[in-house]
Amino acid sequence: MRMLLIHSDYLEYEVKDKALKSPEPISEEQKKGRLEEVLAVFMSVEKADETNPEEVVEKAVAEIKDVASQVKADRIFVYPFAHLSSELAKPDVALKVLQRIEERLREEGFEVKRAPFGYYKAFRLSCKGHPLAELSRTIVPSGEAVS
Ligand SMILES: Nc1ncnc2c1ncn2[C@@H]1O[C@H](CO)[C@@H](NC(=O)[C@@H](N)CO)[C@H]1O
Repeated sequence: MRMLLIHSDYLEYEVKDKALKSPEPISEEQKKGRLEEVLAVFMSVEKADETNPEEVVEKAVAEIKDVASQVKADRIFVYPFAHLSSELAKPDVALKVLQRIEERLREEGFEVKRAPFGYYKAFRLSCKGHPLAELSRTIVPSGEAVS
């Protein structure tokens, strides 16, 4: 799993076209979204994560919690982003991992939005620009080498 974490004044998206044959079904309301004062987390779920998705979920949640506490963010935007890795997991596994991360972050008390999975989306982001505003993390299941 590759994550790019951007502490932002806001992140907003608008769904444009399908990027998969069968993208995640979404309501009219989910076609646009915006959160202010948010830690935006762009995530590519990777092939190696398929060996132990639940472990990757827990490690990702721990990393996100750690960064959120450092930048004092209590809102998280989970953003499916297939551009951080050349070894992507299958879409059905990736969606389940991202949905579970969303659920676990809510359980941890964060306000969470997740951008729709399987679409091309326009987005606007306002990065705060402080020293911890742009971070990346790589997460691998135990026993896997980081490539
Ligand atoms: N392994 C994976 N990890 C994260 N997201 C993944 C994925 N496999 C598929 N997706 C989703 O399907 C769209 C097309 O790849 C992806 N769309 C995007 O990444 C948009 N930024 C438009 O390019 C994403 O929603």
